Amino acid sequence: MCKDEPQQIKQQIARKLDKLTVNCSQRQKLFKIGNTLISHRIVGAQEAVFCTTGLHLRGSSPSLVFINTNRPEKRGRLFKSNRELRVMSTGDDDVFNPGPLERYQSRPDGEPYDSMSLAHFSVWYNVADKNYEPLTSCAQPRYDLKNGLGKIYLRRKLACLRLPTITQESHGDTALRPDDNNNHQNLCGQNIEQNIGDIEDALTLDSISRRHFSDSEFEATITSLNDSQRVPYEKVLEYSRAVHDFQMRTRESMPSPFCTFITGGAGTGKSHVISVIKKHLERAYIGAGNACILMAPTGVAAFNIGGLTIHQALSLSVEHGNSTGYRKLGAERLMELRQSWKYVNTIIIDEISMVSYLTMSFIHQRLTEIKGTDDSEVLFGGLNVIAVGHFFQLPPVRDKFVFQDGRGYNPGSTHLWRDEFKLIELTQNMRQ
Ligand SMILES: Nc1ncnc2c1ncn2[C@@H]1O[C@H](COP(=O)(O)OP(=O)(O)OP(=O)(O)O)[C@@H](O)[C@H]1O
Repeated sequence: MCKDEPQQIKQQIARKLDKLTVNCSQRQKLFKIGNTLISHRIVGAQEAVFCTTGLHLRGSSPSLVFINTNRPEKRGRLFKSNRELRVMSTGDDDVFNPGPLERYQSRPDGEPYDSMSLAHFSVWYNVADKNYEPLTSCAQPRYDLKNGLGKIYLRRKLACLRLPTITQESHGDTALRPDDNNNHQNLCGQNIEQNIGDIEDALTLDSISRRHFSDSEFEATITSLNDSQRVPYEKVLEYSRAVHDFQMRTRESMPSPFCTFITGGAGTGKSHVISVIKKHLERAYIGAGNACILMAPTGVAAFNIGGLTIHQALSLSVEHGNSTGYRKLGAERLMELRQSWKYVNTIIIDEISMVSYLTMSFIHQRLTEIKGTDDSEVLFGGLNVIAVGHFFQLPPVRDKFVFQDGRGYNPGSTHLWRDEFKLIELTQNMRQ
């Protein structure tokens, strides 16, 4: 017993003990007490998660947004800081900090904001730091809230929405729902016309590029890509564009992840394309962390592309040719990796010829663990995988090539390489 228990539990325990025979053992009594506690104790969702998995909800990868959908008279609010209160002018009685409801009311005019529900706004938009000064023109755009409430920006990953428990007492007969525009009049004291029209999809690949990647050096690099090099770049660009459309609600679902194999002879620009894609993803998803992780099977190969070894990046144990079998992560390490992989949507594996099927299956299993996806339904934790290399180069140490039948795990009988990876070949030797 680690916290105050509700009064009824004591009464329940007393009742259960009364029913026991007089000469029953201490062990039986303790058993009854334990059983009553387990079946009657109220445990919150967070506590239950912590007790069963050891994961602190506070440290989980999705951010949490709480919207108080109680009736106005039942909503608690936070006061402004002392410093802010002291500099307030006489007659100004706005002593509370703005919360999600106030920010929602002050969201910018026009689409997509006009037709956006409170829930959508809260899980997709975050408050920008007041002191934030963009260092480059390609930084994540900030949008001004009205009434001087600061700025917001689009999150790279949806936040988790928490609402108060809806009871008859707090809500009466009508429960307020932040995902339904009809109820906004009740919730925010504001009526929002439901005029969700089709937002014109006027964005072209180039306009997205310009919006996020105005850096002239980067644009020059893109222009210099030859025809075959543009194919993998545009594949990634198309994905970024679809994510953007989903965030802007001009697309219904997130795009499906892809697995691509970029190959080509020496000097065709494989490393060059890797660096362009990496730069693109860094610019498209500027925020708290990496969108793209570069990795390679050996330390030297990893160093050459400025990445990590596969084993370092995914905390896998090194096999040295003898399979150690797949080892699951402990709760603490899993939590750390979930934090550091929070924003990653693409992995690039260079020197794929040296990666065995066994390692490939370990990558799939580890990403599944990190992203918490269904092992047989979603491959590689739902991330895009770009494999780069040439099979005329070195094979894996004491193992077969990844496309051959080797040891390893086939999720849902899918061959992780043969069934999934689509080939893109670079054809022009760029080495002068
Ligand atoms: N589009 C391009 N514009 C200008 N230079 C390029 C372009 N693509 C590649 N290069 C240059 O060509 C050379 C070879 O490219 P890179 O090293 O990327 O090829 P690679 O396929 O990785 O070669 P290897 O397999 O031998 O490692 C590099 O000097 C690179 O800077």
